[in-house]
Amino acid sequence: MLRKSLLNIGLRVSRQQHEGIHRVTAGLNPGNHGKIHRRDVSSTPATVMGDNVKIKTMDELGGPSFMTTLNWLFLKGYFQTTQQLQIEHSKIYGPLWKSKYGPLVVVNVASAELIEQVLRQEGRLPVRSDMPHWRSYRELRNQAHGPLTEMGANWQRIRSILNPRMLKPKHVSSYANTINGVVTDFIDRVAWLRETSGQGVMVNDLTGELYKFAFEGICSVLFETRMGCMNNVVPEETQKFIFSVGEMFRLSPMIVLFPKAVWPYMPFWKQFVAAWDNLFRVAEELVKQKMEEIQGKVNLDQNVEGAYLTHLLLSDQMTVTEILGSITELLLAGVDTTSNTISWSLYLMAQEPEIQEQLYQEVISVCPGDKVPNNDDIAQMPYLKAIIRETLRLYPVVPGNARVTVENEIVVGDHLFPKNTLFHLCHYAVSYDENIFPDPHTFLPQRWLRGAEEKSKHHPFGSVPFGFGIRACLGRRVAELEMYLLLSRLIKQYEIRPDPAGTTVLPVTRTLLCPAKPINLQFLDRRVEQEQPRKAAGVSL
Ligand code: HEM
Repeated sequence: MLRKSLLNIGLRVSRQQHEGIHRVTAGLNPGNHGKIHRRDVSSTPATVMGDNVKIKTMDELGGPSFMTTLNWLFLKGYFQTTQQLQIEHSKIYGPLWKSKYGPLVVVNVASAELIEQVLRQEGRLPVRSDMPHWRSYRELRNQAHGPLTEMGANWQRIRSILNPRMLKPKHVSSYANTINGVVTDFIDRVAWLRETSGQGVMVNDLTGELYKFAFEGICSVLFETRMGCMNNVVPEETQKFIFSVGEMFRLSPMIVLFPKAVWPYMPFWKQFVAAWDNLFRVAEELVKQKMEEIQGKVNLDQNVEGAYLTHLLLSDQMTVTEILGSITELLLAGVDTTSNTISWSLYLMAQEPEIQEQLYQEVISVCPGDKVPNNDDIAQMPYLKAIIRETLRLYPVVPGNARVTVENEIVVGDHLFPKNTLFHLCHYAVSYDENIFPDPHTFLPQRWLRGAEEKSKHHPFGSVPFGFGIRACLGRRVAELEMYLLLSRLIKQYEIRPDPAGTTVLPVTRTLLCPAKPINLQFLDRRVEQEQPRKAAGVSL
């Protein structure tokens, strides 16, 4: 078995070394930090090091006890900033350490090389984590799993059905017009917010506003229906869904701290179940409406065609319960992710007028006058893409991802891990590794531009915001399209400036990385305010 796992990662091991369990990894030495690139692990034959390096077991791996972890989380106050805890613990324990999180034993991985090793050995049917709390809800209510929570062959089947219309460029580009309609509504809402509650210039709680944009965006793609999320009066169902996504993510890390047997007695669990009930209920209502719409057309002998959900319902590849499980998960994955990322990118650009100006120049050179950017235009905006890339490095919406090695025991660094080890991939810590990203705390979109000297140094696993391999983000292409279209049009119309109150907003982790408090920014209409700077009451420009 050991031999099998070594061969899996392309290692050459002599019989003597194997039998003596003496070996070391193929260029997998954590000391090589920042220098090994993709091909080193996958295709270059291994360098077998001397007998003096001994493979270690998982038991020999160091790390904090559960009590120490609790101390960090609750006495030192890192429960809400576990992204920062990745950095603190990697300083103490190095790039690989073991910790206990309630009943879970977790192996933390905080270097690009070691993350690469884990991901390249994820197997044919990768498992992110078994997500016992998310899965328990589905068992409790007899609901189906979607792509986020399903595992094994059924996960593969679901992905093979959902992938084409979410990831194939030809399908994704067909959503551009729909999404542009949602962007238009958001821009109108910005104008309305400035006038009604922003003293003519401010947009307060931008992230809250962007949740509505993201929900409307993903609904418009999945259901081809507009929800009216950006109307002056936001529909109650929309607000409930958005609130429940936030609640579910907020409560998740608390629940898994406790053994499953006590969940039914915890108030958190009841709130968690209530949040999932809301998510499934709203999704069910939307699926039902679509089914009725299709039935109505069939009754009238009309042609039934449509994009995402219509296709799923008509193609007969999934049961309605399965469709509901998948649609619910797509909706919830599509709200906080894009909205937090757009919020951070605007927050960062507000502080960097030169970067913002460079983006503005790029956008107006590709889309002069009133031209609205479309898919082809976006392809000509490398700086726009670099801004999103750099935003996701500084604020990776999934600050820590996971993998469970369900197929084999694997070697990572100089340790051998048994089957079913849960690895926590500390992407946030690696994003700030100065060996990979010099000047890591600075917002430097140019480091992602082709030909930039900086770029050539990046380890390919230094920043992997959408994950890796066949289990990577299903919504990536749609998310990127939403973010590019919105950001390009916002910057074309508005100059963004910081909150005059000088508020600094830090990130917190509630499963996802979110702003700890509302982001408020000034939106100056370029067509008006740049010619006649206006001084709104109490707001200094
Ligand atoms: C900025 C936007 C987004 C980011 C950074 C992001 C990031 C991620 C990451 C890191 C994963 C885990 C991948 C892995 O384990 O390798 C993931 C999974 C997933 N994402 Fe996204 N995501 C974003 C937007 C979206 C959107 C808009 C949707 C829905 C349309 C979506 C749907 C999903 C789903 C369904 C999965 C689970 C895939 C699976 O397990 O097979 N994501 N995302």
